[in-house]
Amino acid sequence: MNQTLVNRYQILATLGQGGMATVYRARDLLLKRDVALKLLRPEFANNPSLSQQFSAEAQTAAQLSHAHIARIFDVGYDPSSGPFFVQELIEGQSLDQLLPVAAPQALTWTREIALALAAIHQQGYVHCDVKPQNIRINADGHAILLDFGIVQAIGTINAEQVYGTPQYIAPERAEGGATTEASDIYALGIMLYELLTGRVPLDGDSAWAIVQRHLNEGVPALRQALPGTATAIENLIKRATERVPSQRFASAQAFAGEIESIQQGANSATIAMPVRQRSTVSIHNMETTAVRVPPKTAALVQAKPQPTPTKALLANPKPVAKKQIGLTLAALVFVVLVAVAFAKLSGDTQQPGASGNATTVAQPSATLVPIAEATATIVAEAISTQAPEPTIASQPLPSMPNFVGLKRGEAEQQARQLKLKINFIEEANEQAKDRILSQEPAAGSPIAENSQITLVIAVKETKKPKGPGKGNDDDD
Ligand SMILES: Nc1ncnc2c1ncn2[C@@H]1O[C@H](COP(=O)(O)OP(=O)(O)OP(=O)(O)O)[C@@H](O)[C@H]1O
Repeated sequence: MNQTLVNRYQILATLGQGGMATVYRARDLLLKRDVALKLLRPEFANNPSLSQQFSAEAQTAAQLSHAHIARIFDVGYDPSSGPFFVQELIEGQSLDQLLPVAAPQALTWTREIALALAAIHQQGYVHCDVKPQNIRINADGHAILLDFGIVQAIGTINAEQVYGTPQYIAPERAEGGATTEASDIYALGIMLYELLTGRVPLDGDSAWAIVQRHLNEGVPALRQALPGTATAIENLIKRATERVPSQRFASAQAFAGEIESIQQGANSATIAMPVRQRSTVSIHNMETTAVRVPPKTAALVQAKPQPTPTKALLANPKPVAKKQIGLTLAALVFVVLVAVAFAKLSGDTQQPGASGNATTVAQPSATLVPIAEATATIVAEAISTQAPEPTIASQPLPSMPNFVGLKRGEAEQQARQLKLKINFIEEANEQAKDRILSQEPAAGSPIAENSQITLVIAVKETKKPKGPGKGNDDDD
């Protein structure tokens, strides 16, 4: 693609595709810097309600100024391409591509996002879609929060439907209660669990099933997934994901403060924990999608995927394929528009033939459509006629864990569990001594038994070059 919007932003490459927009790397020809340009997908450009929703995202994000929130530089409309906004380009990786991560790193990134949320809450908003897929780790290793597409004002009551991602949605939101800061705190607690274990605590075969688990089961203790877990971290997640909002941290700032005190009080032994490998993740293929449920019914139904990508997008495959299979849990979850009448359910809202009780609700014949279409009936209908029924990823591939940041012993232990042979390459780096600096194949790559992995490990000083391609080490 070679196109310049409003004679200023030259499109350089596609960074990714969301439900409503495509994000490009672009060159700001005026200020001579690269930026991220988010362009409403052409099929939605003539839809006033979606265009409005899109510019609302930019306007909300523009009000927020924080070290851990991507900055908005410009908003515009290009006659041939449609509405767009320009954002700070966050080089680096999406957080969902880095899972699982070692505890000290997971705490640091969670704290940074807690601070970003505190800033959002201070402005009177709730983010409503905190998840690794919406966070990027910049070149300096800091977490930056993105995607303000479904931000709501604090206290919003969604009478009929709720936007969110089922794996992270707080029970009170699913029940139609007011959306408050506590809902973001809950999602962040889920995210911390996921960072540490490589998988979300509550998953299922449908949005409906997942939300039901959040409502009825509660988040399981971290220790069940990670035996030997530090009590302080287990308690942190427990507190953030309490079923009753008032029992969670009183604010995102308090959540951040608690993390900080764990970090300050703990030596690395206290917070070092085994990291679960991702091969056990059992998830189904859910992309950014929305559930639309008729008012006064209380259920979630079968998902339909996003519209068939345009030719240009096929050149840049859908997020799941692009981001390495098995690597990106969050790329596989989907944003849902959840029915919120759970709490209000009574006989008249139950579907005929349902064997529902207070917590078991029939699944009505509502439609799931991409999030953008949730507000655009015509588009939604067009899509529902094109889109095939959802497929469930039948065989999650075992995938390579992230070894970066682990100590040699931890890496060896994980590799043993996965029957991986390690080839260590030493690199002089006294500061990071005994930690893994990089790995090949990358985290998330599919692995087979007895595969080999090359780990670059920091040592005080290299003795003699080892491993392929290291004949002449030029350490930096
Ligand atoms: N400022 C940015 N800098 C670098 N990459 C970005 C930036 N904003 C978004 N991206 C990347 O572009 C891709 C699409 O982002 P976007 O927020 O539109 O979609 P999404 O979060 O996948 O979907 P949705 O908005 O439907 O939830 C993601 O991979 C995201 O990491």
